[in-house]
Amino acid sequence: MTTFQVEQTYSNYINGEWVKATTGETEPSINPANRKQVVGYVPTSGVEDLNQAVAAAKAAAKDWRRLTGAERGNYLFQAANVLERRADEVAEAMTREMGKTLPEAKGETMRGVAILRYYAGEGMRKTGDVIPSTDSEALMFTTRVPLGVVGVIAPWNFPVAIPIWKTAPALIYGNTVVLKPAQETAVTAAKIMECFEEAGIPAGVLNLVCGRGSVIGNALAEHPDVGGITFTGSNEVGKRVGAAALARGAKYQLEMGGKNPIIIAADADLDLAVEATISGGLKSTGQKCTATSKVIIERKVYDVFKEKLLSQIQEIRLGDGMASGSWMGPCANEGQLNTVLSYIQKGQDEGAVLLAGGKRPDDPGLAEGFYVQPTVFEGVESHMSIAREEIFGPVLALMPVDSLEEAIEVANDTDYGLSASIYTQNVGAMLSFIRDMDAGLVRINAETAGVELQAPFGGMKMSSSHSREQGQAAIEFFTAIKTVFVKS
Ligand SMILES: NC(=O)C1=CN([C@@H]2O[C@H](COP(=O)(O)OP(=O)(O)OC[C@H]3O[C@@H](n4cnc5c(N)ncnc54)[C@H](OP(=O)(O)O)[C@@H]3O)[C@@H](O)[C@H]2O)C=CC1
Ligand SMILES: O=C(O)CCC(=O)C(=O)O
Repeated sequence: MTTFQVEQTYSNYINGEWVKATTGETEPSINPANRKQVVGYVPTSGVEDLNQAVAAAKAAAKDWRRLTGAERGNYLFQAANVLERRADEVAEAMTREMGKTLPEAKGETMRGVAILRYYAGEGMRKTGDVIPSTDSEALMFTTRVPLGVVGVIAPWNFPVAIPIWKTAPALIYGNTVVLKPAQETAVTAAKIMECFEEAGIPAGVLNLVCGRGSVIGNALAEHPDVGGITFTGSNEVGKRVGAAALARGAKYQLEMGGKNPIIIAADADLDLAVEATISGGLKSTGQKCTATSKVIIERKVYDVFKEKLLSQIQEIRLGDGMASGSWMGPCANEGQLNTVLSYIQKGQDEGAVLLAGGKRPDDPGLAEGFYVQPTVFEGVESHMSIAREEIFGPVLALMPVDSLEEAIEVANDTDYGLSASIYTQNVGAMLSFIRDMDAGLVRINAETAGVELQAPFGGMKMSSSHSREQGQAAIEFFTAIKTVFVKS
């Protein structure tokens, strides 16, 4: 039984206190399933609030980094336990704020719990290597030190998992954190912060500042006391954040968009391939950077695959993510809905053929939400916008090919390189795909989405700044290596 209450007013969390924004302003966070429902009121902070948070994080950094990894890990274990206990409430906040279905939100929240436990354990693992010196009387080894204050700029599509997979490694490796969540999901972010507060995290170690990205996110990226910035979101903003960090010599890490292909080889199990295409492309209303977007099918099985896909897509039930029968919720906000509709229009204008969906649902019960039908195009060519640009919506582009070689060429014909999948039973085809596909995640007989917290995550080409998040890869961003040479 959840205890989530709508229409509460939330504050920033700075130096261990819940404080109102110095601007005195808040704005409503509305429910994308019904624009008339206010989920909560969240602060619209100014740069002064951000400065206070960075100052608190800077002041807390000295004591925090001096704790042992095991001591820092204990705080993360505690936060995991609290989040687990409050999972229903947090998941409900997420569903009401950004629309994904409650089972998906619950799954994501439990993933947050698992991430916290994983990084809590990292506090006990090695942080360096002994390297033989050319001097026989010396000891040479590496150790790792934190960056200091880390700024986390998070998006709305995974409002629990992404802030936690950035914050937890930042903290375990000895950094203090200022989190700027997407304003769209600031209520969910406040819930996460409540869990850390209940876990007893020391004042200033983790701070939350809500407000516009152009104000708070920008000031965080430019702040001289922030040693590292980790960002997930659009390419446009990511590039700006990276440039701001680079200009002042801070470390940065950017995870941005994707244009993820699935290849259906002629020997694929078509039922499983259809299932993966639907799940990878349409779950969370297609709002994942790993979402399937280009569906590249060997011509021999094109018609059969298409019929199976279309018949299953007709069964998808759109609805409020809080309702038990809903399979797909609304887009997270009106801007996102308009983006998706404009890509659907562009697809038609550029000559693709609409096979399913393509508009808002007719059901009057959904009229106040930002819903769009699951949409399928065929006749899609690589030069078209819907084959090149990230849509971040439930839109699939079917592209027939004559061979596996052509399939990989079409799959690679994009500026992005985040995730890619193939359905085949042929080991040779699998190996060619693993070798030739330019993507940070290559998945065989599995959908493009679905990241495992203990494995490195990140993309090639325009999808990321070429660094990796999650798993043990996180240590590379959140620490700096010191090479130590000791001689008596
Ligand atoms: N996981 C991913 O790869 C994601 C990709 N996207 C892509 O981005 C598109 C637009 O989504 P949108 O939410 O606008 O993504 P943004 O890139 O605008 O937002 C991501 C984060 O950056 C913040 N931000 C916005 N402007 C600035 C700035 N000038 N400086 C620093 N931080 C800033 C946002 O704050 P605020 O929300 O308060 O503006 C949010 O916290 C989507 O259609 C999708 O294509 C979006 C989200 C996630
Ligand atoms: O597929 C996933 O589980 C993660 C996707 C993701 O990181 C994103 O959309 O930002």
